[in-house]
Amino acid sequence: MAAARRGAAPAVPELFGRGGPDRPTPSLDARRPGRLRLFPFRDSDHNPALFLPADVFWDAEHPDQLHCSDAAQVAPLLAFLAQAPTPTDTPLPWHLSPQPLPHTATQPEYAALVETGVEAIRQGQVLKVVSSRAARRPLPAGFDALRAFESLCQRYPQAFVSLVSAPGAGTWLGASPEVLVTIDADGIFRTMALAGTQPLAPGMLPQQAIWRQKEIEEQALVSRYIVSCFKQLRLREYEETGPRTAVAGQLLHLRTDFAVNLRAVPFPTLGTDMLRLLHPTSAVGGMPRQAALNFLHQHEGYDRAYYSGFLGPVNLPQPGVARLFVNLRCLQLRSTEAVLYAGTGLTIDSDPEREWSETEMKLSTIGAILR
Ligand SMILES: C=C(O[C@H]1C=CC=C(C(=O)O)[C@@H]1O)C(=O)O
Repeated sequence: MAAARRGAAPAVPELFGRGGPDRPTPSLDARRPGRLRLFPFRDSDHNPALFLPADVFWDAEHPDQLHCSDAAQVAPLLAFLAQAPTPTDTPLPWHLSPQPLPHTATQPEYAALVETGVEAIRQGQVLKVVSSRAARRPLPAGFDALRAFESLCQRYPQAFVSLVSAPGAGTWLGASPEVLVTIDADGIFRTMALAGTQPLAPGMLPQQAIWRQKEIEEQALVSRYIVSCFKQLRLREYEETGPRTAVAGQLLHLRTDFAVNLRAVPFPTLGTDMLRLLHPTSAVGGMPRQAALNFLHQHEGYDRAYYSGFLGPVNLPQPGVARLFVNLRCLQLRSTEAVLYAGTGLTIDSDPEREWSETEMKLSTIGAILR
């Protein structure tokens, strides 16, 4: 799946709901025009929530159709595309974030963060916390964001591959394995509990994976949080499938899927309600949610920006349809380098060296396109 938006069109902040005097809260509203949503881990002046108008929309499932917010533009655009020269070797320009580069933790610094997290769990401040770090990598000569996007689509056909470039936010490229909230054209709401990681060894079948108690517990906490959200909304009619092993590039995760038929339950705003309860999920923040977020704010030592936020199209290709994914396995493009992001769920049994290796494995999912 792909959500790509490039070019100079300005980002239009559209405040559907408000989290404070001036802060938007995430919301799905079928009456609004089609948008690509880019929501940060923490909404702030540095990393505002963006709603990018879908002024040109193309769906790979209907390759012969092109939608334009201005219908008069469809014919000239199709004519332009028909005559457009084949791609040249000139790299395409992209928007750069005005924010300073984030601090990139060394292995000893990350080990110290993991140890602090484990101690917080031991002391009962949190049950689980997801620590993360950023890493800088040089861009190869002639790097082209659009070609990298295409290469990610081929490499990770199961992932939600995205390329978003917008003034203020910069340019983000990713291949996420994690659904936050989707609602399809048949009114089926879905979300998932994704956690626990191990490498997919050569020749190994995913169904042969054996999971340690640590990963089973880590993922069960995420599942339990989702069930608690349904309970909070007093919704009982959900289907739960799993946990089972899921493949994400060269990695395996444990995944439980949840589905609700919105046409069979009296919960017209379930998508928005769940979005607000879920983000940031316990797969990227921790549990209890607020205590884990406070821990990260105090100890993580860098600004996650749009990493572990969420993104995807809303009300596209039709009103009421939404596909929002957690922004994982992603990088931010700068002029000559990329900033890559990865995190690991900590439990009381976490080992700093293992958690560092896990972030290295996760960084190589997106890092593969820089080689
Ligand atoms: C936080 C990330 O992954 C989450 C999703 C799946 C597995 C995870 C884990 O095993 O820790 C994380 O919770 C990341 O990729 O940066």
